[in-house]
Amino acid sequence: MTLALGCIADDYTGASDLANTLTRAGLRTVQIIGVPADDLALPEVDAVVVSLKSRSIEAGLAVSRSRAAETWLRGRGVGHVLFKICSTFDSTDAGNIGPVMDALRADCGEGAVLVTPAFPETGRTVYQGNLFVGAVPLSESPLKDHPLNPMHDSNLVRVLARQSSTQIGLVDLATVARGAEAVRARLAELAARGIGAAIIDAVFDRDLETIGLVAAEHLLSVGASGMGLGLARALVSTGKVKPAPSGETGAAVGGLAACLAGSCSQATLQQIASAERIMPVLHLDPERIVAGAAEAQRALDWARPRLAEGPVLIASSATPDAVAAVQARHGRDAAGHAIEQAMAGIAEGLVQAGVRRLIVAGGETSGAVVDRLKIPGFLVGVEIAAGVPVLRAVGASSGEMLLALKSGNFGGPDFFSDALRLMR
Ligand SMILES: Nc1ncnc2c1ncn2[C@@H]1O[C@H](COP(=O)(O)OP(=O)(O)OP(=O)(O)O)[C@@H](O)[C@H]1O
Ligand SMILES: O=C(O)[C@@H](O)C(=O)CO
Repeated sequence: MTLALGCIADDYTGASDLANTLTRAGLRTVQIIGVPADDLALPEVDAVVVSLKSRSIEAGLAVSRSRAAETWLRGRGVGHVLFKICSTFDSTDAGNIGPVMDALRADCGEGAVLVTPAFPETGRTVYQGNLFVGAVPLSESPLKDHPLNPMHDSNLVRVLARQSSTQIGLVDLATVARGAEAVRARLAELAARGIGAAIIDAVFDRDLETIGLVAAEHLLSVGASGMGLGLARALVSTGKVKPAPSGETGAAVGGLAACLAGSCSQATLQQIASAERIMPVLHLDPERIVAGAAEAQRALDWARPRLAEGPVLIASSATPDAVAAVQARHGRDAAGHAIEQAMAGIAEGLVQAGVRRLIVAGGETSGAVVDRLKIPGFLVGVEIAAGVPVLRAVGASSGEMLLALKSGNFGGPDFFSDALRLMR
């Protein structure tokens, strides 16, 4: 089997977002958790998304894990590797987008790498190198208050230049609008000047299709699901992949259902408020989580007797001011890690109590949960909201399970009930 596309995602929700996009574009796709073993038997697929938890870890570790994933993918005959980053370019001046891109570029010998987080379906567009989230520049969007990587600069040429050892260029929208040949020429010109990567503007899906055609001729690209869309459509339109019907529809799983929220995004806070109308919601006390295991135990004691009546939601999510106060007392990373691990412990307890349908909000939170449940991979099912599919766990010790891993900013106000309706 020849894999048409290999992807390395820097978090698990981002990976399922990408796997969803590729599936909808007609690529048979599997999402794998962590760098797979050499002898992993793959089903017949066109694309593999290797999910790492490398967005917020130390840059050197992110580089070594991404390199290991790239080696595995190239060893399976993959020609093009997409490094999947967040559509809001989540990163700090220390990385990890720049360092990982530099390392993968050095490994494959790419000239100039095309980079875009544009994903118009979810309101992420890039113009003159500036990222917009809906109608506002990134630095004015809720991402300015992100608990782990507050985004204060919308100009991605500058943002990436601070993280990368290569110079960063721009391929502007006017060039993209002139078509693939114009993009090829601009990229060749940048590469000839020794520029190792370029932010490329994209506002509409048709821009991503143009970008995908050019990117697919190269060895490496960096982007969010929009780049995946462009690559997938290019692979189909050039006949390299025969499109398959989208969305695995397996048998119903049944079992108890629960939701966990560790994302503090505005979208998730609104979704939790809406869920309060239809299910019991427990708000965790972050101070007590950092203090020890009793808060996670309290959550499980609260949930167990309620589960038979219907789904429950357990949330650590808080407003930016409350998050800032916790971080000031305990440190950003220590607070985040303690809360993620508490959520993972709660997920484990819920599965022991019979939960087989689990919805998790937040990328880091999802990473901690999926690792704790030791789920090796997922088949992609129907789409709940843009960027969020139903996932069927494969090879999990708990047996059949459905999950939804929601990126913090994704989904409409009724996301939790929308998900439960589709997770049978
Ligand atoms: N009340 C809280 N106070 C401080 N930190 C919190 C609180 N609740 C959650 N956190 C931490 O905030 C971080 C949220 O990151 P996470 O990736 O889960 O969500 P997100 O960034 O909104 O989602 P995504 O990465 O998908 O966009 C986690 O490290 C989590 O543990
Ligand atoms: O690209 C996005 O916005 C998401 O897939 C994601 O990575 C958020 O964590």
